[in-house]
Amino acid sequence: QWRGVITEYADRLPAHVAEKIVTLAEGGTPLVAAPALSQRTGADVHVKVEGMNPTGSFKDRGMTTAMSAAAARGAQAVVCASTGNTSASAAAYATRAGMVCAVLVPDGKIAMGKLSQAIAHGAKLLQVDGNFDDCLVVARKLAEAYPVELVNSVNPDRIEGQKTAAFEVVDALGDAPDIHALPVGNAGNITAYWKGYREYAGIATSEQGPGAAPVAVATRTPAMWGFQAAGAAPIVQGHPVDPETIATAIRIGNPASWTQAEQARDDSGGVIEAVSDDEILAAHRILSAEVGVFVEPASAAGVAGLLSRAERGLVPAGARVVVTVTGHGLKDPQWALRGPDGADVTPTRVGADVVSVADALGLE
Ligand SMILES: Cc1ncc(COP(=O)(O)O)c(/C=C/C(=O)C(=O)O)c1O
Repeated sequence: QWRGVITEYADRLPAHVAEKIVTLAEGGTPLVAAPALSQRTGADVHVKVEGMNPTGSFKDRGMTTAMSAAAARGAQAVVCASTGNTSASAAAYATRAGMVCAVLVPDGKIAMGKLSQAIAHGAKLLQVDGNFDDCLVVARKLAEAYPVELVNSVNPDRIEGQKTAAFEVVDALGDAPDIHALPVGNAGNITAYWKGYREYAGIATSEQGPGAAPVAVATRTPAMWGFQAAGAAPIVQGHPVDPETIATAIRIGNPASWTQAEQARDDSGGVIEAVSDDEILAAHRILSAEVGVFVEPASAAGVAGLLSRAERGLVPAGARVVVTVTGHGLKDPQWALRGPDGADVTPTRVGADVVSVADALGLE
């Protein structure tokens, strides 16, 4: 039985997150081969399916560590700004910890599935008149001025928990891949993966302290390929932007982990590029229709970027590639009901008799 990332990787996490473990047995998610993507790119592609976490996104990895640390400090209340998945996760883990959870979300820009999760878990949900970046500024000020702990990915305990995904990839493959692709919004996840890959390759990261080189499992580290939505690509453009994309999870104009993301890109010999909403939706459909994995649009940004680079001849033949898909499709199911031409897909209606059904299925 998988016991959650704090227990499974205790020797690679700071001691203070293990004093009072708050867990929903997060982590241990599938790493599935994706032949359809391998054929399209000429590489050997696996997909890390993070929608299979307890609240349906990768955020649970960082929430178990952040909430456990808060519980150990005797916190009674937590706050987060969120485009949706962080709030869903914070609400669930706060429930486990018996804490009050305040969430600040951009007014009208949160997917229904995530909204219902935060409400279901009893979070105090405030729709802020502004975008995610405005919500994060307010959440940080709230945590400074009041007895409320901030659980956004500016909290280093979030990064500690999220780095375990890199450990799982190496444990599953036997070594690090050549390339790791993923979406980039607030840039906590690309930061966390790069930290995890370095530590698993025996490289001490700043938080380890001098000389405390971790035990190596991997023989190498991958190139990190991060992808932003074209309408929300501050790192690509080199300045904050007023974000606009249908991929509301990554509709972020001023990422909190901006410099760390650039460090991951540069130190790993990787890239951070932009993909259009159309490319994101096309990748979203390929994942559903050809790989069998249902994700919310933002989750497909890494696949969109990989396909785009393959079209430009930038994916080395036979390269071992892992792409993280970050959130389950049920978070934002409306997109699956919209065909490639943008028209809504309506289910066929038939009479309750076998002849009508056989006819509708073209078996007649
Ligand atoms: C499905 C999905 N895919 C990718 C990202 C980007 O990860 P980061 O680059 O670490 O921010 C998010 C982020 C969501 C929030 O930031 C939030 O929930 O507040 C996401 O939900």
